[in-house]
Amino acid sequence: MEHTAILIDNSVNTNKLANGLLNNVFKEIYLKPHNTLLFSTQTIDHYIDLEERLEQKIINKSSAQPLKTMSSGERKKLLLEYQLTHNPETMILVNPYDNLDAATQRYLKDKLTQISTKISIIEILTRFKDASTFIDQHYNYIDGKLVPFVKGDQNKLPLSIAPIPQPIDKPALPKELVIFNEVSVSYGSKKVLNNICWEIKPNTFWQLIGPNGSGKSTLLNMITGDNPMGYGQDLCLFGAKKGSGESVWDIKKKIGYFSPHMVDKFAGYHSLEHMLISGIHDSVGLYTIPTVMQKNQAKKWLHLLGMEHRAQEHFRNLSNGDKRLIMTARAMIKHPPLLILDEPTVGLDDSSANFFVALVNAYSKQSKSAILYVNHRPELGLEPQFTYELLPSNQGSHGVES
Ligand SMILES: Nc1ncnc2c1ncn2[C@@H]1O[C@H](COP(=O)(O)OP(=O)(O)OP(=O)(O)O)[C@@H](O)[C@H]1O
Repeated sequence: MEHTAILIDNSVNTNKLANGLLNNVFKEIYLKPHNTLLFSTQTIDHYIDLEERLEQKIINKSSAQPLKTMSSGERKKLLLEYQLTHNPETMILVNPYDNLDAATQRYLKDKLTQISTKISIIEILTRFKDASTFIDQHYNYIDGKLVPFVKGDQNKLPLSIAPIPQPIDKPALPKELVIFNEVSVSYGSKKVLNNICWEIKPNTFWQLIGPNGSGKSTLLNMITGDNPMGYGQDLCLFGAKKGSGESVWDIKKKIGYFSPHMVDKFAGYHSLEHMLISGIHDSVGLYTIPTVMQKNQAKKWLHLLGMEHRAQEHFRNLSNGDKRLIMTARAMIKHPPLLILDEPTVGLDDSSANFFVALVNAYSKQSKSAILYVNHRPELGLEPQFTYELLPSNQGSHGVES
């Protein structure tokens, strides 16, 4: 049984690479397409789509809950269990550990080791440390070809980073940002959050952690206004009680938000300069002519990201990793009272993740924004001041501060 890891950078289209493997375009790897299964978020999205369009439950037949509402870890476990019932000869796994908590990562690692005696495994990975120990051959995928793997220095943070550009307008910071007071949430009989008491004060750097399904997204969505569970609860956002007449727009104006999922939502016909300036206006595109000061501001951020020569390039032409950096800078550009980074390094390769961590650390020191960083993967070198951990139980998760 042969097992292969293919290390890729952010620019690689993983669908294309997986299709190439399934069509046997690489002389280094031969597989039988009919006996091969693809384990990836695209596969999960396909099943979500089938369930929504055709009301067809496939991987979650045993559950009453729609796949779409399940947490990322819950979905991945179901997919793996479903695929293993089909006895594949080969499995291609694309970044299998992304979005998984430590326990589920261990479960998956053990499971892969166990099935590797019977199934040939091909791992497509952006992070070197995710490669399974049983892998026989490592490749890099460069310019459409598989080449022998060269190990770089995966753990090296950039030595220095240019100063964080300060905002054009420096509005007074609200005295209070987010206060949860005895907040509990259930979906039907399922208790998710139990008695959450948590305050995020201005100019603090928090990381929010907790196992898959512990309620991190539920908590975040109550802050961003995307979850109606926030109403009727003792939750104060930016000094106003939730449900006291504030609009979602009022709240969103005070929040900068980045999650890798956002990148796909932007068609990307805007230039990088306009993408960044739109972050000052909280708009998707740019509907007014930017001022000289705003253009200057965008230029400084592009310099920080090493993209100053690309100001007029279209967002859609960037690699995935560069798109994420631009979207992050767009969330940071006006130094909002609260910056939310939701599993921001998912899918980034080692060197981009290192740059990202250095950027967030620098921003936390040079900005008055409070940062809420949600992650499963302890990101080497990240320097949050506080951690809020959700610990699940039958009564829902309670929170512990440290
Ligand atoms: N609309 C819904 N109906 C039923 N259950 C739901 C709904 N939305 C979320 N849940 C459940 O609530 C729990 C918490 O989900 P949530 O997405 O907040 O967890 P999470 O900590 O963000 O998970 P992950 O780290 O895997 O993304 C999960 O068990 C999920 O299945």
